[in-house]
Amino acid sequence: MLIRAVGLGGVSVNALLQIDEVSHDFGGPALFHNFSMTLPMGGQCLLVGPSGSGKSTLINLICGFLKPRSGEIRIAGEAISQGAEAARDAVRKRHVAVVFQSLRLVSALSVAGNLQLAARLAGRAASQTDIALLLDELGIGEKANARPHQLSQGQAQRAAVARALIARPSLLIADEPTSALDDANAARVADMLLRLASDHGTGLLVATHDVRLRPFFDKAIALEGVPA
Ligand SMILES: Nc1ncnc2c1ncn2[C@@H]1O[C@H](COP(=O)(O)OP(=O)(O)OP(=O)(O)O)[C@@H](O)[C@H]1O
Repeated sequence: MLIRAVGLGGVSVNALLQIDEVSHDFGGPALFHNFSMTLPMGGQCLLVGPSGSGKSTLINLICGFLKPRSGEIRIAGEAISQGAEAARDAVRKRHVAVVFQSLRLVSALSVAGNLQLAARLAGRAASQTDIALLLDELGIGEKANARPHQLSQGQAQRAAVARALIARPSLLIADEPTSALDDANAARVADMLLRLASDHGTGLLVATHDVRLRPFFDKAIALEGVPA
């Protein structure tokens, strides 16, 4: 079926992420003022800016953890910037998975257990075979029964990416995935995220201060933050 790329009342029908004139502050100067961006289904974008420029705040807005002062954010056509917390949580669970810089793997569970829990929380069925295939795809198949503390940093990061992808999100967000890595490993992680997102038909938003990632992305948005 051909999906029309025609706007209905300002909503782009085939946009994965649509941010329209969002303004936000924390009681001081505006961090975002009429900020807009669009990411098409399967699109990939780098969100780059120095510390304090608002990357985490924008992630929190896109995930519906925060409500903007004004403006609208839609994911796959569903508003996540308005409504009750439960409704915003439901939109996030349907569409978004985040790989946090701190990874946030559950230490009491094995790698496979972390994936199983993530799938269940997102309301998706994931069989042992689904989990094994995904871990193999990320090169950590033999670590399925390991606990997070038994993994190297790189393996733990791949486990966190697998945990995000098992929920089959339409949008994968990675927060500072390369900040502590040398050039070769930063390039490897960027390649991995771009390839996996593309293979899984998942949109990708990488938020970072790491300007080394700029050449890997066709589309980048620079955040400058408020002057100190
Ligand atoms: N809950 C909050 N209350 C008040 N101010 C906040 C809050 N969260 C963030 N800020 C402020 O908003 C600005 C942007 O912070 P944010 O964490 O979004 O930046 P960032 O680009 O992600 O930074 P970093 O790369 O250091 O994580 C900062 O000045 C920060 O102090």
